Amino acid sequence: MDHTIQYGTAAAGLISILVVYLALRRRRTVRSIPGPASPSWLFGNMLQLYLSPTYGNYEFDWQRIYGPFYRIKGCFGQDRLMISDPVSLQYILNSPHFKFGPTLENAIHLLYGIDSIIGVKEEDHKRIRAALNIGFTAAAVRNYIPVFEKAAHTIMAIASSQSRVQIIADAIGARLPGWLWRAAIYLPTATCKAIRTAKRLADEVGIQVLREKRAAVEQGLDINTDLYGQLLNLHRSDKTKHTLTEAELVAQTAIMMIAGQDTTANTLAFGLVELAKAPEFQDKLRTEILSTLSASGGGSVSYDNMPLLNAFIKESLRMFPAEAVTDRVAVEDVVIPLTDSLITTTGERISHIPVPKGQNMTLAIASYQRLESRWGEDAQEFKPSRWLDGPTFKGEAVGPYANLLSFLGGPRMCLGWRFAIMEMQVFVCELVGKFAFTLPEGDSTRARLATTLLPTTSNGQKGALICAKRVM
Ligand code: HEM
Repeated sequence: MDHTIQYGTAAAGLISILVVYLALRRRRTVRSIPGPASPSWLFGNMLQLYLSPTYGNYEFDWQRIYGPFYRIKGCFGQDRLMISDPVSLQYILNSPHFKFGPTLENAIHLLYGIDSIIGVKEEDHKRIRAALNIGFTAAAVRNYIPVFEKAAHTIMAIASSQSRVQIIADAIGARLPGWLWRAAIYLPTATCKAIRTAKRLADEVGIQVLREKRAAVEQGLDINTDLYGQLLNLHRSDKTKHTLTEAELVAQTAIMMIAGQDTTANTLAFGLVELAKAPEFQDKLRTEILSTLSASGGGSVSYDNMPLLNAFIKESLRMFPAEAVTDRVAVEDVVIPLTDSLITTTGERISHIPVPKGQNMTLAIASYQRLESRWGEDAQEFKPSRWLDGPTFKGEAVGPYANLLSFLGGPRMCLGWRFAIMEMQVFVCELVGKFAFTLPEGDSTRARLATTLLPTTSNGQKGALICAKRVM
């Protein structure tokens, strides 16, 4: 008996030593992954990553030097992994061992609410996503075309910001418990007030829309041609487990209003700037648009069968992904696979990276989309023709659309990606069909990272300056 206890104690001791050893080894491995020097303990490389004069000034160089998997420093000396390796990204996006990083998670809860699709987790996420999907299938999205066509004369942009204070506040906030964050929303500061107002308005809009839909159904009208009509599914007699309660539907209003606005508008703005720089391609695209529109005779337009239009949209999404980076954290010890092995600073060649629970990582979407090993030596150039000249990328496919990660991938990939593509197709046809675009002299648009990738003018204003001359 005594012996059994002694063996048991010795085994437990050995297991504890092994656990501590493995944990230390994981931390040591992360530290031994090569990466750029950190200019400051306080900010690490975060100012270079988030506040460089043009987005990617440092990041794209780091990728060239260290490859698609490297280490940078976050605020307060923290190690962060920067990942643009397609195999690693694919693994992380599809694995249950990762969740949103703390800053992103807190921001999602504040902006969209814990009951929104992006705020809920696991089974609730699956259920709400399956229900909302009704409004985002290829067939459902086709129904919205008339609405997009009516709205196509406006491009909206909403403001967002990134600053030194914001970066430090995020780093401190990431260490605070969630309940404190949720309580912070009631602080009497201008930002908290703006977020509270935005959320209240979104809920009011949601309730109002539902009221209108109900009234429309009572009058026997078809509500199937807009998003809420599709989602509410009121007119269907066969209500299923995929039907959301009205409260759940109202909770999705903020994300539906915000997620698809600046993302799509900014991608389009960047694309139009590139188009203004390429008059020959612009003319060819206009010819394709005008001939397709005239062939449709005012009926439905087959946007998917327009090679130049779709090459232009894919290239805009590749070069200017609205969410250029996103954060994840490992919820347990995990091993991340790589496409190609790397050599650590201690000279070891490794093909898998063991990372400890709690490890923060940045999924570098924009970097992935400029990886030369994936897209070719001209990966840094805006070149729609790459989508027309045979195979565009090398390696395993990722993402739901064109092997791009602009919409991310895995169970949390963008719900509205088809919606966004359709919206862009309709807007580009409307705009390029009617206007010729050139750039004003002396101005150059720069990409800056705010919450999303944002075009800014040469004097730092948000937006892009483009001259438009009516041609039709
Ligand atoms: C060019 C346009 C768009 C881009 C580049 C884009 C990109 C993204 C990305 C990268 C995510 C994942 C966020 C993360 O996990 O870190 C996401 C999620 C999401 N997007 Fe989009 N998006 C676009 C347009 C839209 C539109 C038009 C809608 C809806 C009308 C929409 C609705 C959503 C929703 C609901 C989620 C959360 C999905 C979930 O958590 O299951 N997006 N989007």
